[in-house]
Amino acid sequence: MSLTLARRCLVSAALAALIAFPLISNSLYYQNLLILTFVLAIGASGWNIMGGYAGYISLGNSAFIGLGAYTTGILAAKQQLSPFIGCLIGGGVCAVAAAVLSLVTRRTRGMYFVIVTFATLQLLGVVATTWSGLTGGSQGLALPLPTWSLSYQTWPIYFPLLALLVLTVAASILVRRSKLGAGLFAIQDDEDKAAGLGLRTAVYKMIAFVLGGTFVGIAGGLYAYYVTFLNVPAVFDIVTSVLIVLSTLLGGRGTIWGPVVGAFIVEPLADLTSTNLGGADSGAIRLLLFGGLLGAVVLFLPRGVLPTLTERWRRSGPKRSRPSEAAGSPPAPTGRTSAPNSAALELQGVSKAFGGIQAVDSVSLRVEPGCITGLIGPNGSGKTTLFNLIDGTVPTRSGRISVGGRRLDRDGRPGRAHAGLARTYQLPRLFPSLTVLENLVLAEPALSPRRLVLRRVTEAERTRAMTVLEDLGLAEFADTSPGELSYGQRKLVELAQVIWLEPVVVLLDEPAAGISPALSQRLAETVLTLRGRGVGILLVEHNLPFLASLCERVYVMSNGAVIAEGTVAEVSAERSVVDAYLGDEIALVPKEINA
Ligand SMILES: Nc1ncnc2c1ncn2[C@@H]1O[C@H](COP(=O)(O)OP(=O)(O)OP(=O)(O)O)[C@@H](O)[C@H]1O
Repeated sequence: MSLTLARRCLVSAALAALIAFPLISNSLYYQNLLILTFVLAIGASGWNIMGGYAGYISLGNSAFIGLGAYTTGILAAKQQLSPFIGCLIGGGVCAVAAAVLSLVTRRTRGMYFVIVTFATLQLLGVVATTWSGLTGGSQGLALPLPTWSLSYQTWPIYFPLLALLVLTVAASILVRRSKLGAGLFAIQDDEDKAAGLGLRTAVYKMIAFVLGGTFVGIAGGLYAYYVTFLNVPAVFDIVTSVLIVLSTLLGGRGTIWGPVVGAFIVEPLADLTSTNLGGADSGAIRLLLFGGLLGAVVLFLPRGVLPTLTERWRRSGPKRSRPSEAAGSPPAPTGRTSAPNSAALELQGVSKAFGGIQAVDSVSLRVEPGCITGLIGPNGSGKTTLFNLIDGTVPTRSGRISVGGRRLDRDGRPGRAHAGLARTYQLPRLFPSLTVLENLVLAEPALSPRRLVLRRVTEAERTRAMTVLEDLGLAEFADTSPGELSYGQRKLVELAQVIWLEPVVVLLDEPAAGISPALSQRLAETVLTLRGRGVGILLVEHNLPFLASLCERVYVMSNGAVIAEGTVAEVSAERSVVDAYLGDEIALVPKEINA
């Protein structure tokens, strides 16, 4: 039986059992346990969209349970609004709160993000306690008691929560399979690179945060009606946040079913401790217990239960062989060009200092459309910093940068990519969570919110991308992970991303370094083809014969400044270039490229 079929059978059987359970069992204890498990599973699945897909670990997600619960509770207690409508409003409040939080934290990553989200949880707890006129403060808030018959006491909460869990998982599946999901995984792998490929990463993160927060908020509202009494320490509880994270990590972060499986393991444990641990210190002991368990999972089961089991299942199946490096022909045509009479790239007086080091000193240069321009200089002369200034990795304080006649030194990285700027790196930076094909089509040549809901790779994209990959000799790797490719092949995939962006100008940072002669030849052919289509290319390369064979003009940098420019023959004859970089023994002699 295939893994997918086995998974479908298991999920259908589990869902049928959960639907049937309250109808055939009178055990209120187990129904209660399942209700709490559903809330935790929704919390974990919601958290997983931001924490598992995008890699932003939050310790404040129980704040959404609290916000949803208090919104529902206040509307029910003070406005006599049905909690079933109130919980939807609670979900809306959480969506707004999540949007605000993602705006506030849009430049916050890693540990700082954890701290900010934890602080938000604490802050909301303090506000809820202090605003006693609305929330009941430390006295708590009582909701109207349910009016339905005792014979089906839990059903009106049980079934909506189960339906909400199904909806949350369905949303996780849709997100994971969409371009939005691919973008979130790319953000987890390398957020800067994703932005350089044109992804508005802040928008991706906001959607993920809002989606997760909304489902958790609705669950919080239903939970409030279930317990009918809210008090701040129980609702805005850090232990709940820890349980949410623990469930996701234990089941498998970034997977669809991991958070649900994790919740079904963790909630019974949590129930056991809350039944057996009493006294004033029980909260602290539970925090220690689950915090310790969280640490143990991170250390000893870092991928979680589901991915570990899936991997074992896969390994027991037939193995795939690793294909060899094949030759290819030129890439598909690019669509964009520079404005008439404009340079593909123009820099005027661009400077950058790091403390006392003047890394780039008032550099001005031009790259014409359909022209390969070299940029050489000794190590530390400022070439990479200049690239970082051009693509916006490092902010520009002085000077002017234009691409295709459009000034863009005040634009963010996605805006520069949309203007036609593309770049490769000294060490190729691909997204290991995505396949080679997904790496390629992730690049966004233009701003298009509609594309977020499309499948990761549409049929039209697959057809076009396969042509690009075939031309680079990479077609057979389309569905493999970039981690399975050689170093040179990864450089070619990065070049394929560049082609996909349909650039006006391309910055190539040491493309030939460390790759085989065969791949180097293919790379050179691809660069020549791009040039033939009117793309301007700025090439940094220490392999001087390779550079000399491709470049019409060369700029030479030393100590952050341009010390010479001209044709290859002109700059190699300049004394300052010989002194600063070439030395007397080396001349810029072109090597032969069979274009
Ligand atoms: N983030 C940074 N903080 C401080 N100094 C930096 C930073 N980035 C670069 N530098 C300094 O700026 C100068 C230029 O470095 P850069 O990496 O741009 O040179 P390069 O010409 O690309 O060198 P290489 O050929 O070795 O890649 C160096 O002195 C470097 O130490």
